[in-house]
Amino acid sequence: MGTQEKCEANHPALSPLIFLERAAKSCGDHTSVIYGHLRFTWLQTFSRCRRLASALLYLNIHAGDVVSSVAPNIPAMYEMHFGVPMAGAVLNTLNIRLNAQTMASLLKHSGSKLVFADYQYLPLVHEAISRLSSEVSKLPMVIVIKDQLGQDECTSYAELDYETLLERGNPFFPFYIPSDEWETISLNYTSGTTSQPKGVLYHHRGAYMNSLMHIMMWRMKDFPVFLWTVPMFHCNGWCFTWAVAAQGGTNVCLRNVTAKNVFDFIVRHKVEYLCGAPVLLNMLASAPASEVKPLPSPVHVLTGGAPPPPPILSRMEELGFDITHAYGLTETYGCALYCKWKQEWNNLLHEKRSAFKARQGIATLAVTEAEVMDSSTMSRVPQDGKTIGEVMVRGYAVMKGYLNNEKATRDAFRGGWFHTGDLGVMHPDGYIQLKDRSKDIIISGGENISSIEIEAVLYSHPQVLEAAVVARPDEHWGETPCAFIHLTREVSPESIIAYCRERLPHFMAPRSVVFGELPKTATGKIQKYVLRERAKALGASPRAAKGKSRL
Ligand SMILES: Nc1ncnc2c1ncn2[C@@H]1O[C@H](COP(=O)(O)OP(=O)(O)OP(=O)(O)O)[C@@H](O)[C@H]1O
Repeated sequence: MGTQEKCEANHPALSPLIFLERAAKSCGDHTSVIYGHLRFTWLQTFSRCRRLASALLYLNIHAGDVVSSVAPNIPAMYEMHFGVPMAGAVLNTLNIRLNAQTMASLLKHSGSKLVFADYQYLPLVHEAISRLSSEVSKLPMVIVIKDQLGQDECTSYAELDYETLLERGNPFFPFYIPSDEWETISLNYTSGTTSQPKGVLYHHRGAYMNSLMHIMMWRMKDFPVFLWTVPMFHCNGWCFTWAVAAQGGTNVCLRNVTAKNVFDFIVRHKVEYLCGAPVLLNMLASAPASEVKPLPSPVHVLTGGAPPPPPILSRMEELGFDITHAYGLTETYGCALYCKWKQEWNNLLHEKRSAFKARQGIATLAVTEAEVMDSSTMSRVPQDGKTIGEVMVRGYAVMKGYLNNEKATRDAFRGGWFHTGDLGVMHPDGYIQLKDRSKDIIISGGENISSIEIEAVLYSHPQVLEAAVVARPDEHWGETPCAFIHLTREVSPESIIAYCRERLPHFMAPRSVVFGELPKTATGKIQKYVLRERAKALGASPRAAKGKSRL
């Protein structure tokens, strides 16, 4: 075969930055971004991102520097996904719902040099930076993003603003493309559901692969109209920031995600695609009739981030949404598994279809392997849909590692697999189903009880808006399930328990029920560790009356 060598002609670095230039060339006049009355074309977005990249160099931001943003889904936030890495810098999108203390510690941990702050979140950023002032020698510079719709024109800011910065930039800037696809494109912090958020480093290659994966696995058409309901700050909008550009699509930006806004925008902009955690689905499925609008054409919804209860999937399908379920972590660029739909499931009854759809699925095209393994022996569990093991993946869209945390990185990659910390089973058809996070599984009398299965039953109760089940210490069984429920209308705890006992093996039904609103993380996930503390504070549930069996 002779000797062949990798060269620029046959082996350029994979990077999603090329999607933008391509969109500008192939569909430059097509609408790239919509926000209120604002409209941009792909040519304009390309030139604005080049301006941003060149202006960053002017501000002394260089290759490898971290640039943070604190902003909702607005055009500037979209542009940063290209403009910041086009300067060779690393984009760090921070969750807008963090408190000032956590934000300060993440800014410190990331070594951020500059923060783009949306005007609404500027006070939060100021507070975070003031907390940082005693801890770091050089504080990050702040650039304010004024309301791009011009509603805050009267307010004056001490900081330089985003649009003025762009005006100083060069629209023809010869932007940076990495020579090595392993270079870092972004830094994303995990949601902090189980512990302190960890800083996850993404490479250009993974971002490129996962973007193309979504287009293929979700069968995104050319020029898709995509509504931004998933936060761009979460895993770079699950990589759709880059994927929409690859398809020359239209990004419909939305500052406040409410059911009314989502239905209005779907109708107004003929939205075809949107993503979100089950909490978004729940919001749409339980919206008052006055806010719900009939869908003008099919709307494809990709959901993930937490287990979607089958009853919510059913309700969404009744409204006409076409739901695809995916699973993943910040460490896997968002999605690592897709519940790839099989034609033969179309003919099943609604309930059965939703049960299939609630399974997490098979490896995406950007993940080479996904398995359920015994983490102590690193052997695969039997494909029986029953034996529980840890979900592990390896592939192109797995993080580089955690920032400044070699131990956690080594732990996460031990044995040549990425350990997700989630427990699941492998079904005979090769589909993975999650049972719990390893920290959430309830062990009662030596048996594993999946809180996800109990929650699925609770969500089918007509008066349950949200539910989460955690372990409560038990004098006899060690732990028993305790359900925390947010109701739509008053019902008794006994009737909830009876409802579960009719649908689950007796030992799986909750022994205790607590009503009230559920605590959530900044990404909208239910904070089970808070509920576990509350369940613990209830004290050990007393021994059941003598002679009462669990079965
Ligand atoms: N489709 C899904 N079904 C069930 N659980 C899911 C699904 N998608 C994601 N998850 C859960 O979300 C987790 C990944 O969440 P993310 O990366 O946002 O941070 P986190 O794990 O919640 O936070 P931290 O790692 O800081 O505790 C997965 O490990 C899994 O437990």
